[in-house]
Amino acid sequence: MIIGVPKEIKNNENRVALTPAGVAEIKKHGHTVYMQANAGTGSGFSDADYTSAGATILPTIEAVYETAEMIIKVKEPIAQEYNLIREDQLLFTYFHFASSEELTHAMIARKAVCLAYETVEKADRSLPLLIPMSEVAGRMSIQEGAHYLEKPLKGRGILLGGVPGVPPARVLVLGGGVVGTQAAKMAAGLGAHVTIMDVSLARLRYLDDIMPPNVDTMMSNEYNIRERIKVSDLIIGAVLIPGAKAPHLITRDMLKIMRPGTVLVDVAVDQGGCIETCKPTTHENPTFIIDDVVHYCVANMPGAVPYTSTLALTNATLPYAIQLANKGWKKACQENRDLLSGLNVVKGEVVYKGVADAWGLSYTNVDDYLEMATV
Ligand SMILES: NC(=O)C1=CN([C@@H]2O[C@H](COP(=O)(O)OP(=O)(O)OC[C@H]3O[C@@H](n4cnc5c(N)ncnc54)[C@H](O)[C@@H]3O)[C@@H](O)[C@H]2O)C=CC1
Ligand SMILES: CC(=O)C(=O)O
Ligand SMILES: [Mg+2]
Repeated sequence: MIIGVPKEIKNNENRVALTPAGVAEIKKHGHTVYMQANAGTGSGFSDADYTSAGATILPTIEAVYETAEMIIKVKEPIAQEYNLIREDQLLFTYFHFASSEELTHAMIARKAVCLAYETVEKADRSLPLLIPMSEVAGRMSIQEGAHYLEKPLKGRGILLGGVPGVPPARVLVLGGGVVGTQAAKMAAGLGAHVTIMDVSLARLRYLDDIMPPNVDTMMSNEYNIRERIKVSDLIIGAVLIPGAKAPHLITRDMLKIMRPGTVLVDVAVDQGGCIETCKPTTHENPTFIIDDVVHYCVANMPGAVPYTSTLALTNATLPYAIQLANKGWKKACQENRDLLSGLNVVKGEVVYKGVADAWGLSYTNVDDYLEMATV
């Protein structure tokens, strides 16, 4: 198969979808890899590293989309890429369709095969291509939150760990999955007092067992959230309903009961955000303030630490990319249900229920679709 890797063009997105080691692995299976010039520069890989691994460098993004049967990317295509996408082309990347109606309609219109990293799901319900980036974003959420709690950045001016004789800050983590667990570990390590909320009692039980003593757990419901946000300095949004729009756990009216300078880091912004007032921001301009509450809502947090993120992401994506290249998307999805659950929009049909529901679109069951599909 002919594989193309474009350079990411989202704001401050420095990750790349294949490392030179990944190129060498794919080549061993007899495939051809085209890299856009400078695609890996932000992650520390030069064009020469890629050519020595067996890739061919193409000068422009247009040339990559024009040449490749499968495009492997990191972030969702942005508007200037839409028209480059060809009918039947396989796109293997993050899409987060439930947070963008425009992207959903654009991909339906392009009639491409959109296999989304974030909904590839194993039999145990884990999300193997989201986990590594959630680990990064969860850990980062605390270092970003600590930074924006500083007074010159409009935060409350409180040190997460406190000092002897002065109590630490209070951190509230909404959602105790991968992001929430990593955030809680980092905040606890810095000495903050941490509360994790989740709707899964089993998950809370597990977290209670493994977390240090300065972390407590609480059932997530509106009453508890209202009580806790009054006394929290830093709040991390980390809920997920896979493939669907995130529920708004903090609504606009709740900002009024928070203290001025409270910092909200809504990591779930890529699925629409679990804080009503969160709108996607960029690394260039990460925060905005409403009712004296600082909102940090960067939708590609791991893009700022590409030396870590590119390796972590490609460790997870490469085995799946090789299956897609070896078998073609249809056979690979039929033989591996992890990949099947990644199909979101296929040749104009929405085959992922959470996406269809988010935008009121008609939905075709993915198994039925594959039965009917001829290619
Ligand atoms: N902004 C960014 O750069 C990044 C964002 N993310 C996003 O972070 C979000 C969280 O991802 P993961 O931690 O991997 O998901 P996960 O599936 O591991 O955890 C989500 C947790 O939310 C819980 N939950 C669901 N409804 C809830 C409710 N009403 N109240 C409290 N908890 C609830 C679930 O029980 C689960 O434990 C996703 O939207 C993901 O796409 C991930 C990486 C980077
Ligand atoms: C998961 C995601 O949105 C990211 O890594 O940017
Ligand atoms: Mg994101």
